[in-house]
Parts: sequence; C-alpha cells; structure tokens
Amino acid sequence: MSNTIYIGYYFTVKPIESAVEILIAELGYAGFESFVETETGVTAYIQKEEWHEDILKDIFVLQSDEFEISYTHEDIEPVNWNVEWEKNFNPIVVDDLCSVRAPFHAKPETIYDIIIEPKMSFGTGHHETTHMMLQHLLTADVKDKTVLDMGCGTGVLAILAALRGAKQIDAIDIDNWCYVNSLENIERNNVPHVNVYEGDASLLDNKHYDVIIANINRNILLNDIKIYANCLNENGTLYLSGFYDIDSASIEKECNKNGLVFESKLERNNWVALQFKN
Ligand SMILES: C[S@@+](CC[C@H](N)C(=O)[O-])C[C@H]1O[C@@H](n2cnc3c(N)ncnc32)[C@H](O)[C@@H]1O
Repeated sequence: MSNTIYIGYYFTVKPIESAVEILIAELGYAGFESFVETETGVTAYIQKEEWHEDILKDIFVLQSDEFEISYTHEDIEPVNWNVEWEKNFNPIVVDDLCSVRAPFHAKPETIYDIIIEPKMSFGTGHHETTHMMLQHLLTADVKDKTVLDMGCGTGVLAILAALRGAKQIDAIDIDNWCYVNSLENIERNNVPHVNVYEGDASLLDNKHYDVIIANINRNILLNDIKIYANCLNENGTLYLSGFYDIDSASIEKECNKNGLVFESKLERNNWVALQFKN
C-alpha cells in the first residue's frame, strides 16, 4: 500500500464546458497529477510533498472574469487501494481482442489477457487515453521491434507490446509508485523482457526505438517530442495521448517541426490518441 499523502482540491466551475479543460491543463502544469471530472467541475490531486502555499498562484483561469470557479481542499488519507479496486474495478475488453483485469477476475476469452493490480497507478484501460493506446497497439506492427513506453503508469501498454511480440521494451515513469507497480505487473504477466526505469526523458540519451508510445499530458509531450523524435529509428512510429482533441493541432505542429508526419487519430469523449511516422 502506498504511503504517499495527497491533497484533494474540489473545484466547482461555471460554465463547466470550456473552463474544466483549461483548469486541468494549468493544474497539470503546476504539479497536480490526477483529475476526476465531476458533474459540477473537477477534483484534482497533488502529492503533499509537491504542494506549497502558492500552488494556485499561476492558475490563470482562476483569475478570469469569464468563469466562476470556487474550491475547497483537504488532505487525503492513504487508502488501501487493493480493497478499493476489488470494489470498483471491472475488467475491460478492447476491440474483443484484449482484456485488462485484476487477478481476482475470471480468465476472459480474449487473445490477450493482461492482469493488472493498479493500486494507485494510472492505467487500467478504463481511461479513454489508455483504451485508445491499447487499440493503437492492437494494430501496430511491434513484432520483433524495440519499443519505449514513456509514462508507463501500471505498465499496461508495455505489457501489451510484449504480448504482441515486441523483442525488447523499455518502460519509464517519473513516479516511484508507478515504477514499483509496473515491475510487479510485468512479473505478474510473465514478460521479463520489459525493463522498467524510474525517471523522465533525460534517460533517453543515445537510446533508439522502432516504436515509442507516450500517454502523458499536453505540456510534457510538447516539451519532450523533440527527444522522442531523436530516439526513433528510421521508419519508426510514435503514438501520443493524454490530451484533448483541442490540443491536437499544437501537438501535430511540434511533431512536424521534428520531422514527424501525422498518420492516424483515435478519439473518445474528446480525448485523442495520435499516430506519427518519421
Ligand atoms: C496518463 S498516465 C498513463 C499511464 C499508462 N501509460 C496508460 O496509458 O494508462 C501518465 C503517466 O506519466 C507519468 N509521467 C508524468 N510525467 C512524466 C515524465 N516527464 N516522464 C515520464 N513519465 C511521466 C505519470 O506518473 C503517469 O504514470
């Protein structure tokens, strides 16, 4: 069980449509790491050790006259995530081909059966972005290829790449909890050729891959696309997600600047997952 202590901010937003996206983007940039959209706004979580008095100072949407945004916040006690997941985690099936389930669920009929004990890491397939990245990977040519899963969360995408025949996979996450959880899930799914590292794009010096998948967020991606582009082998493919369709144009522009051309797009509830080639 993680001992990480979080602070939860409960934002009420009016009008909700346009402001929530901007608020989430700005909070993500300030260090908030997970978001749950609610009927009245959004709940955002930040690790207590990342928090400081002025954490909302640069959240410009809070100062805008266009929106009415109020909030409360409180410390979140560490939770026994195993118990929570047993209560709340239903298996998911992607395109009838791949299931993502917990160890306590029955074995499914799909070709690919991924067992995840997510605890606190993002990546059960329930989120739109994970779902679409799994869809991309189900059609991607990864057999005998080298793959990088950047921002691996639970390791779910790296595991599917391994099950689909990738010959060597690196999975990287900046968060220690995700690093540990990915190691556990890799062992659980018996894919020892996935190597997990704790860190960020600074680990990618002199690394080269045929396929790179990165489901993170708009700002990190805009910052790191040039590094991913440098790591792609000739005829390589880059899959990006973790942002709304509204941000597709800026992501595509940054990719084009770095010699990558748009290939395809998946979309679910305004979230997108884009494919680029070099
Ligand atoms: C949206 S989750 C995606 C998890 C998983 N790949 C999936 O598709 O479900 C993003 C992950 O990126 C990690 N992350 C955030 N910033 C990062 C960075 N600069 N480099 C590497 N990982 C990062 C977070 O800790 C989080 O686990």
